[in-house]
Amino acid sequence: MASQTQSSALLKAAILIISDTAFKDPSTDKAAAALEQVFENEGAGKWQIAKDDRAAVSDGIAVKIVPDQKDQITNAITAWTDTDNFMNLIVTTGGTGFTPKDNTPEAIVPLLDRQAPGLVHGMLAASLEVTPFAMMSRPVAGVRNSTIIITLPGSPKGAKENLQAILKLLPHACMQAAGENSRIAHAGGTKKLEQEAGVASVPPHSKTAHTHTHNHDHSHTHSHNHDHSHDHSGHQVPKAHTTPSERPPQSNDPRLGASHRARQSPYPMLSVPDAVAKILEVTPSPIPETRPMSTDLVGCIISSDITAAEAVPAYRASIVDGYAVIVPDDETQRSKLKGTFPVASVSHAQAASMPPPLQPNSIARITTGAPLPDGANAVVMVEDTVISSLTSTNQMTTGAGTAAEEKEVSILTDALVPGENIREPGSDIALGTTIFHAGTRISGLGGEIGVLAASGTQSVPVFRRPRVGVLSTGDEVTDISHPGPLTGGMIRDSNRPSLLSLIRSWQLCDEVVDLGIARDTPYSELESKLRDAYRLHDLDVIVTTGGVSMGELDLLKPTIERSLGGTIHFGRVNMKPGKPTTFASVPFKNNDGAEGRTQRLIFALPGNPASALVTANLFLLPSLQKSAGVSNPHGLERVSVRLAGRVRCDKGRPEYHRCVVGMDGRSGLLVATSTGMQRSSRVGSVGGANGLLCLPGKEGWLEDGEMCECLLMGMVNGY
Ligand SMILES: Nc1nc2c(c(=O)[nH]1)N[C@H]1C(S)=C(S)[C@@H](COP(=O)(O)OP(=O)(O)OC[C@H]3O[C@@H](n4cnc5c(N)ncnc54)[C@H](O)[C@@H]3O)O[C@H]1N2
Ligand code: MOO
Ligand SMILES: [Mg+2]
Repeated sequence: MASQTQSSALLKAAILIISDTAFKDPSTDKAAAALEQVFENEGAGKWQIAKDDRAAVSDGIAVKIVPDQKDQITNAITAWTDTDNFMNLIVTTGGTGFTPKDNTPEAIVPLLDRQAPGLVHGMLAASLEVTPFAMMSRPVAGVRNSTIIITLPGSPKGAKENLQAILKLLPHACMQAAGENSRIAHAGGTKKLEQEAGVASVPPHSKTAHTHTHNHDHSHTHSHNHDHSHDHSGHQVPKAHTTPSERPPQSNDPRLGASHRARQSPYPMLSVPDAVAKILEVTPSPIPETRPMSTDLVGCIISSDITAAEAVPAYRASIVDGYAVIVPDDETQRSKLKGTFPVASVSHAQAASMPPPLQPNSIARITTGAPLPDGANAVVMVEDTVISSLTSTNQMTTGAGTAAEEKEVSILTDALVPGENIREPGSDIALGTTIFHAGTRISGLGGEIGVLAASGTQSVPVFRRPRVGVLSTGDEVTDISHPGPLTGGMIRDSNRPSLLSLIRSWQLCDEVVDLGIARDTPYSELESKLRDAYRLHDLDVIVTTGGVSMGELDLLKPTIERSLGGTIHFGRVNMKPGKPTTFASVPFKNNDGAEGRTQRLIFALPGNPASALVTANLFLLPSLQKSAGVSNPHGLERVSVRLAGRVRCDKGRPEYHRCVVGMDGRSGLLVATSTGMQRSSRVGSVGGANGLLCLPGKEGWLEDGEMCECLLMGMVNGY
């Protein structure tokens, strides 16, 4: 559980000086001192100030200088925001102008969870009173995790004036941003500061807080219209597409105690087919795009018919190694082919140019695939010839010594017809013919890539593949790289590597991103990890494991509903394993730059390893198939298998029983063997499994030798 470890009821501020000059020579910086003075004189009693140790992060105002470089700005900011010991406020100076190296806003904006245009407006309005040059600054402001970030201009005077303009409101804003994590808010320090700012205390993150903030803005600084526009375009916070009154969050409010938590899941229990239908309904339709031809296209679905850009072969080509000859058209003259002919030229397959035309009564040596000389109409195989004489002038040196070339060759056969051993242009692939229909999958077996390459296809119409991230959740969940031994309740994070590899094996995604582990901190870490995942990796789908059942640290549902403004489409499925599987969506906003993309999806899978893997196969797969353009997104292949050994059904829920499917050589039937004990937590029940027996939810057994429906997760054993 992250906690703010502040020792006093003062807020912590950091100053980031962004300047190549100051970075080289810190003595040139005057902005830090000017800002410190503002905090000291006008914010006394509210901000921690440490003059002695300017670099101290734990106490007082921390000051850091970085050059005008995005990555360095990002690193400095996140070191202050992505930590339990976070800053309440970060002000930056510099890099907000129009010169090419001014890139502070560009570095900061992607880091912000929520923008604060009101603060920007306040600063600009105040500066414009002083100088029209205020228009030359491009400030941004907002919240990352629990920290307010504000960009000030580089000039000490400008920076100072801007900070002064908004300083009074910042303590209140900072406390709202710190929310649950702020020790101050709990300690009652809130009241005093809020009274000074003229507002009343409200719980953070709640809908009431939201409304309240707006009331406050109305009465103090902003016009109604201005506020209104914030609601629709300024905020980057995704909102539910149902209004709270239409559909209030069903999930628990994690800030409330056990007595406020539901003791029965409020989510209706869907059947597996109904859950899949809902997923396919919400999953966005595939988006066609054109991509350069490359092996990166493996797994893509072709979005419109493709015709051959070039004929294959492009020229008349020999099918064998031998000699290009002129076979008389007149059958009665064919015997003339048997005889001795001068070798006029050589045509190699490697040749980039055409060989010279073949004159009557001569032959030309030719290799497999090489262009046929004009005039020739067949190729005789080298096996059907002997050398009659060698040339003395055409000698070449080989590693084995001096070898002579043939001057004359005798053809031993006359059983040859015009066109023999020749491939006509376009006889493999004719120019302009349809080589692939829309809906064809470019497999990793190489065939489709081969045809596209051979026919000179430069760009390929395919469906855009979704970008997916995988996030584990849970305080106990420990990365596989932890050297061990494990202590306390630690558990190895097996779900993340297992899901990453499963999803990659489907080849339905352009990117499968490892999002790491989010701790069970109410809202903030899970929320910020999810937001970062969307923003930094431009994801369409996030897959999480853990935290979806009834425990007090099962935070996925409340975070999705209450913090991300998402819609939970279902929160329970009648199946074993996988009952608490949760499926939600968060709409894309206009300013997300996601042309044609409508919904971001969240598959919140149960934490038990068998549950996670089974539900990914049952629910995530059809969704990814639909987004990637598979015309019939039906999930795993369904086959009929014979049971080798009896299996017990679950009397309550239909079960997806992990099994190994092989081929019985004698009967040709598929045969399934159970992987043993099926407890959802037993990772061994998925080891080696390539099938899921679909067992009905009923008392009793399916007997040895009975036929049963089975979903194939991979290839049948034996391959
Ligand atoms: N009162 C109830 N309790 C539970 C119910 C219920 O209906 N009422 N449902 C049970 C079922 S069914 C399942 S499945 C689990 C689902 O649990 P959660 O999704 O909430 O997952 P956690 O509580 O976070 O963890 C469960 C289990 O899985 C382990 N885990 C979590 N993440 C990983 C990982 N990345 N790698 C490996 N193992 C992981 C975790 O340590 C726990 O042991 O809830 C039942 N409870
Ligand atoms: O439904 Mo849970 O996945 O059985 O253990
Ligand atoms: Mg749980």
